[in-house]
Amino acid sequence: MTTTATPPVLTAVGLRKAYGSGTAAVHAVAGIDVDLMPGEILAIMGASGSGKTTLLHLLAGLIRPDSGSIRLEGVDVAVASDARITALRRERIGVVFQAYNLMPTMSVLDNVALPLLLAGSRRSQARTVAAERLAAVGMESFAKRRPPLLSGGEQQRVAIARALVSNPQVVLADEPTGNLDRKNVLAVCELLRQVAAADGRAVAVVTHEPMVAAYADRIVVLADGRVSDQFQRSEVGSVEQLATRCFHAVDGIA
Ligand SMILES: Nc1ncnc2c1ncn2[C@@H]1O[C@H](COP(=O)(O)OP(=O)(O)OP(=O)(O)O)[C@@H](O)[C@H]1O
Repeated sequence: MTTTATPPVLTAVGLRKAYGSGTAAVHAVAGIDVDLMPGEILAIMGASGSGKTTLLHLLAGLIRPDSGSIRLEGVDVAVASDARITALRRERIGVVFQAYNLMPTMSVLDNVALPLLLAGSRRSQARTVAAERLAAVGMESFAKRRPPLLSGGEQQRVAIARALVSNPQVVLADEPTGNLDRKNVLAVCELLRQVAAADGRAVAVVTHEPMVAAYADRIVVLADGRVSDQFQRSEVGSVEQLATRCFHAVDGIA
């Protein structure tokens, strides 16, 4: 009898990225293997400067690694052409930034539709899909407003709708709850959980907050550009125990 293990959506092996060169080089990511499984939320934790954002940007194809591979749907993002990466980022990868990165002069609806318009969709079609995604994050009644008139939590929900507009297989979020109060943190976490559950999407979220990591299925802890610990959420009980384990992993390396 053969067993067919579910393949990861994304597999990164031997990732390295340094900023600068020679003795001044900062080895932000210094040899990391990580994969993202369908339907899973992976939390990336670690002290400030441990390489979390650099890792996320590598996975998103926003920066290139010095070495290593990142395979997504048969494409090695590490060495693919700029045009191929741009197409992958438009169609298969959704990125959510801490600062939302919404266009202040465009309506909420057009912000969400923008990736589809850039990919060549007709305006009416892009707006129809954008309206569906806004409804999925509970923001349909805000469609005509401009982003500066929304609260931080509302803007982040719009940013998540935009990241989902092209139905990506991978959603990568960098501190998506960084500017939010507790109520909105929980709302964004619930939303990320729905995102992962729908269509077997893989979600990776960089966070400092144990409360956010508690929503993940798996936690990877970075220290000095390497994985210092990784474990399933089910291995720890409370949020406090999770925080203790993450901080011990960091202390163990230091
Ligand atoms: N563009 C850059 N040029 C030079 N050094 C950089 C650059 N970006 C990041 N670094 C350095 O690389 C290391 C890792 O940075 P990174 O932002 O990935 O860490 P982080 O874990 O996300 O930190 P934080 O939690 O504070 O956001 C840090 O020492 C940082 O100073």
